[in-house]
Amino acid sequence: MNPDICRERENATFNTETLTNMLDGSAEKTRRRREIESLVINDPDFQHDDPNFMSRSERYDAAVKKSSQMIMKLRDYGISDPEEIYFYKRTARRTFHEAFGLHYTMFLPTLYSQCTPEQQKKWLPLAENFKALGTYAQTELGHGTHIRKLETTATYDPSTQEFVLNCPTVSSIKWWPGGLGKTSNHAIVLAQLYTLGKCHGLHAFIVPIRCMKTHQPLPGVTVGDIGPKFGFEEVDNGYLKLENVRIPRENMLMKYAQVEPDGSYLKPPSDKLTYGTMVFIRAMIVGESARALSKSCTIAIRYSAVRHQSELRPGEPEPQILDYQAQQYKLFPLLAAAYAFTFVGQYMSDTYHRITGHINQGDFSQLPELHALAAGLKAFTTWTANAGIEVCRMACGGHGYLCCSGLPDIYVTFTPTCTYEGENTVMMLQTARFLVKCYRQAREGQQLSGTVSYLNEQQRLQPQPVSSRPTVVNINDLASLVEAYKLRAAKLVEVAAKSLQGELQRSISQEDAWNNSSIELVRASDAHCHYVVVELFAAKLSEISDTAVHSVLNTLALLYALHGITLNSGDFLQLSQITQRIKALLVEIRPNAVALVDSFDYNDEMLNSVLGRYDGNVYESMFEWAKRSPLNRTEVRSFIIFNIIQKK
Ligand SMILES: CCCCCCCCCCCCCC(=O)SCCNC(=O)CCNC(=O)[C@H](O)C(C)(C)COP(=O)(O)OP(=O)(O)OC[C@H]1O[C@@H](n2cnc3c(N)ncnc32)[C@H](O)[C@@H]1OP(=O)(O)O
Ligand SMILES: Cc1cc2nc3c(=O)[nH]c(=O)nc-3n(C[C@H](O)[C@H](O)[C@H](O)COP(=O)(O)OP(=O)(O)OC[C@H]3O[C@@H](n4cnc5c(N)ncnc54)[C@H](O)[C@@H]3O)c2cc1C
Repeated sequence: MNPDICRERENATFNTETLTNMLDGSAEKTRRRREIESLVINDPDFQHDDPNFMSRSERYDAAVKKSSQMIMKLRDYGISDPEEIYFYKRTARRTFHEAFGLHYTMFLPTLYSQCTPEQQKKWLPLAENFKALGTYAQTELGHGTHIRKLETTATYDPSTQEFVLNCPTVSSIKWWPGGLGKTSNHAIVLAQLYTLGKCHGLHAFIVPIRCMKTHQPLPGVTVGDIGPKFGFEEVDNGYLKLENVRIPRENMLMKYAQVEPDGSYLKPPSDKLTYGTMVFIRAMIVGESARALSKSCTIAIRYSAVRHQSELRPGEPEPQILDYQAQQYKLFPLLAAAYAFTFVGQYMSDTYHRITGHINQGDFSQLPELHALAAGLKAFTTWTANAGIEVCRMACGGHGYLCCSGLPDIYVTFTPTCTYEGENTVMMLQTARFLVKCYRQAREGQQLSGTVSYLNEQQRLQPQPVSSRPTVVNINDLASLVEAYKLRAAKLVEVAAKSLQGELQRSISQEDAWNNSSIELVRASDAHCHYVVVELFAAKLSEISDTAVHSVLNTLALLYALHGITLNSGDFLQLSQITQRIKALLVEIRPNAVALVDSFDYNDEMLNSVLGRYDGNVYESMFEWAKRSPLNRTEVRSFIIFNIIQKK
């Protein structure tokens, strides 16, 4: 074990196992998680070479093989709890997505949430036994964001009681769905529904695309892989062109809207229920932001504890780079954000399941807030985590740029979360739409609830414009900082609403007023999400009984809140005092930095990083890894080429 990293662990002021148990929910949950992870770690079938040594086709083949092995093994172990399946898979997947990913994350959830009981009886056994292997085909070449303008059509033919599906233009070709290129034999296709000559907008249909026996594309189906991407090499994101493909009427997902045999249309209680799967994934992505950022911090902080470089005081040995204030200022606010997002991810998942429970009982009243919260927190946390992974990579110097550091793979796998499942700017504007509506309701004296109730508070406190009030904070008191974030959010929502109002008074259209206020609208959503994150971090602390753990997390929460103020100093005051306080907090966190990342409890296999190894023996393992590179399997390859050129 590297002596530096040993010393770091000896210096910690709290028990990492206590914090790990808290993150898992209990000591028993930690035990069970580790037990499941060890099933993968000790399984020779999963001890394979680094995908970075493979071609794209080899990576895809290996991913399909792994997906298949996981299915069989989970069955053999009798593991069926979704959370336990997730622990098993994320250990086997390491940093990468799996070939069957869309089947699990979108195809199955859509069947669960949008099929009638009769349809579930038919499709769930097929899908749960992987006979029907599916994807979620919504995005087209011409449209990803503006889904009301998607062009694929599903036209009802009452004479045969079938829908006829068509992609009428090049721009209507389905493009991007994961698992579409080679893997899936079915797709949930989002198409404009036409019946009795009328268009009823976007609805979901189960479309067979490949023969379940031969896996060949079915008649009228053109399907394939869209080619190499920035990452996601294991996933066959594909294209799909449908030409007069007929499916039975019963293949329209009819839990909310129906088409009768005669073609008459029965509309849903809300036309946004078709969008439900997207809300689910957005809510789950918040937890993925926490995991990607916490893995990156684990790698960068452990490496910074064993890397010695430069000279801090003349004549003294080279210090650990973790002792540089500049290195701490890069990494510790991200460590704080990783903990903050872990708690927000838990809150988002709980809130999603609570509200969808009400929706399943027919109460749709909280759907707008769920949509706004999932959209905003997905954008807020992925933008922060995305930038943070890059900071962690660069904080590791040249070795961070090596694939064996794990950081490039974490980055290229994580970064599309800022785009898919709702492009982040568009998501922030969706949240702003909800905030402006709530602001107006508060002005009219309506009582708000949930995460926007502060808009009432700010109205009651002082009727004069919120934006005129100074933000004075006690920079050592988290509750005071939460209030500052709340006031800032209220201010920026008011600024955005007033910008809209101003634009409208210039007698331009609602749409132009909206577009001309987009900067303020996005900033208002960002401030709202930032307040929600700080508020949830503070709320979590009140649940922690262990004083040592409470103390170290309180320090992180103060750092997160104060660092956020420096990033948005225009909205707050007292900058110089805050900088000094931040420096003091960095010093406070320093002895616990490694223990704090150890508490995330990532085993080396899942971390997949020679820099972030638990034992800190970086250089030895880097050299071993490099020697395994395919290019090193032969000595004279390039020399032969060089000689040929020389002889010409
Ligand atoms: C375990 C999980 C792991 C996680 C990792 C998985 C990796 C997976 C791998 C990768 C997988 C990637 C897979 C993929 O990428 S799948 C494809 C993902 N695509 C998208 O997300 C498309 C994004 N675009 C949209 O959602 C819509 O076009 C938007 C929303 C932009 C506008 O839409 P539209 O033009 O229709 O609406 P409007 O703006 O006129 O507003 C009208 C009203 O509608 C309300 N509204 C709007 N939307 C919703 C909603 N959803 N629920 C409830 N309500 C909603 C809205 O609040 C407003 O209400 P009001 O103000 O009028 O009251
Ligand atoms: C790795 C990956 C996996 C994917 N998997 C799937 C899948 O499985 N199934 C599926 O259906 N799709 C999938 N997608 C597609 C993804 O959902 C879309 O790319 C995403 O919805 C963004 O749409 P777009 O690509 O059309 O971008 P656009 O919407 O064209 O965005 C381009 C720019 O336009 C801006 N913009 C657009 N509209 C507005 C507006 N109203 N106001 C302000 N600015 C705006 C955006 O902010 C952005 O800066 C995947 C994408 C990726 C990268």
